[in-house]
Amino acid sequence: MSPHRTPPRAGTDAPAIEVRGLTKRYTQGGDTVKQAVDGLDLTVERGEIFAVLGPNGAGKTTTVEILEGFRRRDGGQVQVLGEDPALAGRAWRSRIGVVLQDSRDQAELTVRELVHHFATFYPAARDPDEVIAAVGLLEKATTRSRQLSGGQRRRLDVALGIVGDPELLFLDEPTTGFDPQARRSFWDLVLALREGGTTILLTTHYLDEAAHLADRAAVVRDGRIVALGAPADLGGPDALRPVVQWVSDGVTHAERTDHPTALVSSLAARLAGPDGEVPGLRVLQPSLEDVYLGLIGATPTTPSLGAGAPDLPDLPAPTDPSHHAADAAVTEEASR
Ligand SMILES: Nc1ncnc2c1ncn2[C@@H]1O[C@H](COP(=O)(O)OP(=O)(O)OP(=O)(O)O)[C@@H](O)[C@H]1O
Repeated sequence: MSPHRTPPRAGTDAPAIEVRGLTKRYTQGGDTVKQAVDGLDLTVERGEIFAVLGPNGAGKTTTVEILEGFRRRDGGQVQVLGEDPALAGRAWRSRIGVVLQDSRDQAELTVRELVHHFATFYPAARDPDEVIAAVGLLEKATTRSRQLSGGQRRRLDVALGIVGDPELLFLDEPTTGFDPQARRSFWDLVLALREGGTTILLTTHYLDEAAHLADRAAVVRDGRIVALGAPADLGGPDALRPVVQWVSDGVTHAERTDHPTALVSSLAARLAGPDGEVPGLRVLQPSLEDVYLGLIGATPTTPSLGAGAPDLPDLPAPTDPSHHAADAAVTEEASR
């Protein structure tokens, strides 16, 4: 896709999204059944791709739906493109694009009919046929939406999300169910949108997706951000350093080091048995996936490290759950 909008100059614009102390709880019969968002702070700069990572039920979709204006919050401040989504009107809505997790409406309309129809909702829409080409659906332009494959349907969702030429695009788990080739070309599309000046907030379960696309990523767990930064920096500067693990006197030891060869040599000199081996010796290279799994509490922060790994520094603790500014609890469904 050719560049469409002049990318904003860094530092000259207010952030696209600013969230402070966001809270949201789901209630039933007056009782809180789930504190879905629990004091979340977030800033997304204009022109960046920002990824929100986290396990099922972490609060990603709830947060994004609040930012999109589809769901009410209980507490906190939210500004999206300079307005509060809970109060913003049609003009604001025409400046954002939304690709929801799942959409199956208008099944009888063709791709071309749908994209042209959606274009009429916006004051300065893109050329619908250019958009269809950009998402790789030219050959399916006359196919009814219900006859598309899952990946093609997702591309149509993206076409509908971008035809209004949004300043800010929300992509909720956009590549779930894609084959590897479809994912790659979708990534190219997202990067092209960013080149054209669109700010993009995406939620994803895929760390490789965040690593490939995102300028910055936040890991959400239990409704709070537990790590924030460039994808490669998540977990702090030490997280990706190699770990040497060994067993001595029946106790497992582990040490992060920038010089694993030197450490292994010194262990060999001190601890090697008659067979020349250091008991339990392993040199582990944590992957981004390991770091992420550690942050969401799914596995130890270093691969294959069990309870006997006392020497490793902890990863950042979850942020202080100090924000509970909820006023009135509501039970609701997203009002789309
Ligand atoms: N309408 C609702 N009523 C009650 N609880 C809800 C409702 N919607 C979501 N929840 C709960 O709130 C929590 C956060 O859900 P949310 O959908 O925001 O998580 P998520 O991070 O997007 O998860 P996933 O990755 O599975 O999409 C979950 O425990 C979920 O069960």
